[in-house]
Amino acid sequence: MIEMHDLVVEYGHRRVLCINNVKLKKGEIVTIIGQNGAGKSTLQKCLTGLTEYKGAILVDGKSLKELPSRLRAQKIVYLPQAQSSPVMQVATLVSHGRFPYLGYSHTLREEDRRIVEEAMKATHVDLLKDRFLDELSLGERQRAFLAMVIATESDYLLLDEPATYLDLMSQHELMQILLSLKRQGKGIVLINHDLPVSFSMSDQLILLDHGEVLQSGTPEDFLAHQDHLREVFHVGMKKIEDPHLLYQYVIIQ
Ligand SMILES: Nc1ncnc2c1ncn2[C@@H]1O[C@H](COP(=O)(O)OP(=O)(O)OP(=O)(O)O)[C@@H](O)[C@H]1O
Repeated sequence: MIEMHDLVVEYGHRRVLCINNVKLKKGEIVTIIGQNGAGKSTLQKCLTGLTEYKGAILVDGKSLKELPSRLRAQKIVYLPQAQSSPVMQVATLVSHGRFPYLGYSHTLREEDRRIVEEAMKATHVDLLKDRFLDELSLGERQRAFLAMVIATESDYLLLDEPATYLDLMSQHELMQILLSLKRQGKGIVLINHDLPVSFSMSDQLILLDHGEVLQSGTPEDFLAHQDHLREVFHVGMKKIEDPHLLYQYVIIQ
């Protein structure tokens, strides 16, 4: 479990995140929702140690700040919203996901090669494995980065708008992959602006507003208490029980 206690992030004198008590469990998908600038990415960056913070973050009972970097990388992987595109082939990028488990020479073992191949198959970049990243479409590149994330086999996956650039079918496939990783016991922390997808996929939602948790709970909790949702997004949500619908939740006026 990841626990955050009295977490505060300030840029200069500006406080952008102030969170009292949030828990993220393994085997759950938690989606952080909120307007632009609400502090969603800052929250994820704190969990990777990329941002200075006050307060405590515990990962499986141990302080994040005291975890050796290699162990931290085995536990938590972070895919930011926009990645630079290093000049390398897809297979090389995906193999970087195994670095936290390898010695300084970064020589892949048989087992690592198998994991890399499987990760590439899962996101359908196996046929692109010899292509260079800067020659790929944005969606193909995003799928390559997702394969790298999967190859880490980390306990917690922090993904900032991972469906960006993906076509409709690839978005749906990504959600199925995330559900399957959750069933394997991974803790998944998403940022997603698509409310119907977020409500349909998530075990828990965290609504951030001006850096503070305005509401948290299950999608059903949010459905039952929609005041904050309406305050922030000026819309409500409705659940429709129809097996033909891809996502059971829809936005209403
Ligand atoms: N490096 C930085 N220096 C100063 N202010 C920053 C920095 N990074 C983020 N901020 C500010 O912190 C606040 C929260 O930013 P953050 O990126 O966490 O928002 P977000 O909820 O992820 O937004 P979006 O949905 O637009 O991605 C914003 O007001 C932003 O301008």
